[in-house]
Amino acid sequence: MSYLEVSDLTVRFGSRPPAVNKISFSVGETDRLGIIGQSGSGKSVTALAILGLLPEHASVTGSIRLDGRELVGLPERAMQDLRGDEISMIFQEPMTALDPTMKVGRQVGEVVALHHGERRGSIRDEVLLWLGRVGLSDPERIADSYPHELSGGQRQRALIAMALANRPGLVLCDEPTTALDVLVQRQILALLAEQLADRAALFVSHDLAVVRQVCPRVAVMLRGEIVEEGLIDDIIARPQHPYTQGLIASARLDRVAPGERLPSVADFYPGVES
Ligand SMILES: Nc1ncnc2c1ncn2[C@@H]1O[C@H](COP(=O)(O)OP(=O)(O)OP(=O)(O)O)[C@@H](O)[C@H]1O
Repeated sequence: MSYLEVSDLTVRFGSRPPAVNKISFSVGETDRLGIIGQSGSGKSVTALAILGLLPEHASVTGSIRLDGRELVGLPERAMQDLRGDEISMIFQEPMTALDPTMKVGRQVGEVVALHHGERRGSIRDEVLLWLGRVGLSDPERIADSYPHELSGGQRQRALIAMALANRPGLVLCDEPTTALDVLVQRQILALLAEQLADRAALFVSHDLAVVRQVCPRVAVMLRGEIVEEGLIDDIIARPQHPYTQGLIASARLDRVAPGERLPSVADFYPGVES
């Protein structure tokens, strides 16, 4: 059985067509699945459903199993525990995910403290260890800085340290490099590929070249449905669905560097809104 099993997941907001429509996928314990699709295709709603963070007026049906445990219908209290423990999230804009009034070391320390238990060594030592592990070369200085005193790339690294420090089984990444310049994006993607290798991860993006840097597999979403799923290199070589064919033709992945914006597919498929 996979670590994360999503079956027939459907999310509706009122009487509108489903934002997510009967999607199924699974992610193994050390597997990384990308979810790609244009704006509004349902990627973030899928991630929020797994985190149990959809607004109350959303109706969720189907099943989300994490390590065998059903999450759909789980009380908020139990979801809160899971979010601190089993699942963590890396967001697009670290400035909004970090508390601007608290030094970075203290923020990472709060996560470490939750799981420190009887481990040897001080929380501060473990914070510095994590900051070093995510490639921050002067962990002492970073720990004693406020978020606004760091660069965008340093902030995203600190956020990745926070997301990993509670040793979650599943990490959800929602466009984690979109706010960064291309060179820093590449460094952060290399870091994610390395740090996520020993756990389950779901990586949401509209950029196939970005997903390819981190994930061996990808699911392609269009209007709330998964239209194609498989090994990313196979899909690039032999896309089956017209939407994926358009995406790859327009991206020319052999020539586009990770992080470069892809042209709109609406030019190729006028029926598809962008
Ligand atoms: N809180 C909400 N209330 C009502 N509709 C919502 C809500 N959140 C999302 N939706 C709708 O669900 C659909 C899917 O949105 P979602 O945010 O998952 O798209 P996305 O693929 O992540 O897009 P983007 O790449 O722009 O983030 C959209 O039509 C959106 O308007």
